[in-house]
Amino acid sequence: MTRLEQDICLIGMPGSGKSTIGKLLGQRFKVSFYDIDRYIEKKHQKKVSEIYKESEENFRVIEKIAIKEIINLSPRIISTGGGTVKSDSSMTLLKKDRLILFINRPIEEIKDEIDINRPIFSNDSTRIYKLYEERYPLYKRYSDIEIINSGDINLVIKKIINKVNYNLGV
Ligand SMILES: Nc1ncnc2c1ncn2[C@@H]1O[C@H](COP(=O)(O)OP(=O)(O)OP(=O)(O)O)[C@@H](O)[C@H]1O
Ligand SMILES: O=C(O)C1=C[C@@H](O)[C@@H](O)[C@H](O)C1
Ligand SMILES: [Mg+2]
Repeated sequence: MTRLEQDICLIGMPGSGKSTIGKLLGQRFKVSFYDIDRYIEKKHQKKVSEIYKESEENFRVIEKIAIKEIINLSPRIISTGGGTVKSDSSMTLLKKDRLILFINRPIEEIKDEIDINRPIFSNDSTRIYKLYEERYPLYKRYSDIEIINSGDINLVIKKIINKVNYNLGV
């Protein structure tokens, strides 16, 4: 695949590699890439963790508005926040005309790197297992393809391209 045949949206747990992979895919195909969390931070001049800490409900509203705005910019690749799948209406917007990739990174690997002081983990390193259990069905429900993100990131990118091609019958 020398060009990206289908627009892509990445979903998955916090720290699973959505932003890293989105950026690399954008560079590989020379296409536009938007990260929803970064877009929100730029727009509101505030860390998403701060907005989230004030009120998750309000954060999901802000997130949905950001998704609408990002979609209007027609990016080819979008990476979501870890909890975007909690909003069915946000996912409906993202699923339209986009292939949804579930970036599934082993929790042990996420745990080794992630900042557990994030409000979502409430300073509890075991909370991530519970979160994975709660969200796994949502990641499965909304995704078209699941990608295991473990090991060399360049090989993971190759795996993604092969799977996307296969899915499209290219
Ligand atoms: N296959 C991999 N090998 C090594 N490090 C990886 C791999 N995938 C992701 N990482 C690292 O894991 C960390 C989290 O990745 P990233 O920020 O892309 O995740 P995310 O899903 O966007 O998380 P967030 O919830 O913060 O938005 C980064 O430091 C990234 O370099
Ligand atoms: O998992 C979550 O619910 C979140 C993950 C982050 O990417 C941010 O979108 C925000 O902090 C919420
Ligand atoms: Mg990210």
